[in-house]
Amino acid sequence: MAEVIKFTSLGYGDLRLAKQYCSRPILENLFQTEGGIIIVDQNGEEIIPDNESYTLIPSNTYTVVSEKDLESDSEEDENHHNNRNTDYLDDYDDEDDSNQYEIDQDHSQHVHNHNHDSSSSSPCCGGDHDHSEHIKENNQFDQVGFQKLLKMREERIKMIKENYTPKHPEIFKLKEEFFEDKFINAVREYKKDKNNQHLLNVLNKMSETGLYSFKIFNMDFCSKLLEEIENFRDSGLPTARVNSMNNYGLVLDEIGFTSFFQELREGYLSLFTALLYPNHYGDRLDSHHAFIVQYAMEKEVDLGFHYDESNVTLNLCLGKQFTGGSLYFKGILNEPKTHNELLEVQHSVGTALFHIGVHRHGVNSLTSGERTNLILWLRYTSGISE
Ligand SMILES: O=C(O)CCC(=O)C(=O)O
Ligand SMILES: [Fe+2]
Repeated sequence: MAEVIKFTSLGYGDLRLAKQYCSRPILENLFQTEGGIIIVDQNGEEIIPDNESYTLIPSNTYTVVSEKDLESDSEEDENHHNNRNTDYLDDYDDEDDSNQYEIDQDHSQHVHNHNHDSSSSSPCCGGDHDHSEHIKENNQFDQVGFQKLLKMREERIKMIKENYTPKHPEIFKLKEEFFEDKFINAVREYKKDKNNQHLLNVLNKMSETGLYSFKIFNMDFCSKLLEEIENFRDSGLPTARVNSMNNYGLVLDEIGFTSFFQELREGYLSLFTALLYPNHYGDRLDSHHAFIVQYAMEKEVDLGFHYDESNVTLNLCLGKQFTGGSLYFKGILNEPKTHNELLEVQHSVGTALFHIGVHRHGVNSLTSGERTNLILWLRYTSGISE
């Protein structure tokens, strides 16, 4: 297994990368640092590369700074102590659409997770919409920052494409044999006679607030996907944070699953979402952000109370074995009369949930084992301008 180094940067998100890839040219490329890169350890000491490669310790976190950022910081400091870079990063965070929105203790308000150190570096979904629509036209710093994040993402994808050897190449293209029989038969019947009842028969309604469970993929597919994720982790190729709250996981769109999820959304999921969530754009979803979240005793054991940056979310438990780690749901964001809801769901392997993005939820502590879930944030973005 690769020895993985964790990098953090001011506003450009975190990155995990195997030691063997930690050379100056690769890091400069992945972080798109203009005018050279500076790596700083936990004590603020600069690490000087020896022959373009750095001596780094896997359990430590290193901060990435660009020469240019430092230069403009000191210029700004001279100019009335106004730190321009940080200002722009604040603005950028507002446009990042890979966020969850954390809800505070009394559950009455939401707070945008706005911490630079933990900001996501995944600018968007890998879906087929125009990413730039999220940018405020008249803010040049947003434009520059967003373009840089997109470039960073492109560089990760390129590096993965060139270096990754999939364990199960056959699962990167969606095939009907991956589905549970009941699911695919219902879809086939629905396509023949357009009778919604076929779709409803697959779903187990869990609340009046739009929570449903159902079986979608068979065990063979779930375990192959899990093995693929582990294989990718072992490769040590770059992984960015999946969103603003989960610390462990990977963006499936970055490792080659974009068309898989696009076909899944367009050909299958949209039939269900149009029926269940017409008031939440379920009938016109046009993009997605597909990622994996992982919990383990020595990593991360829970997830705070939040809502998602999605219209509709699909959450599929892939494994492996665990106790604890149940999901809880507590009402819809802008519907106070639903806030006394408390639904606890013990997710089981192979089961998927559908809920609307604004259905407030969190994950209780894992008590043993490892829990890996596939999360698909489904969105309608066309025609929505900032
Ligand atoms: O781990 C889970 O089941 C939920 C993850 C989640 O809510 C999220 O990533 O937005
Ligand atoms: Fe969530």
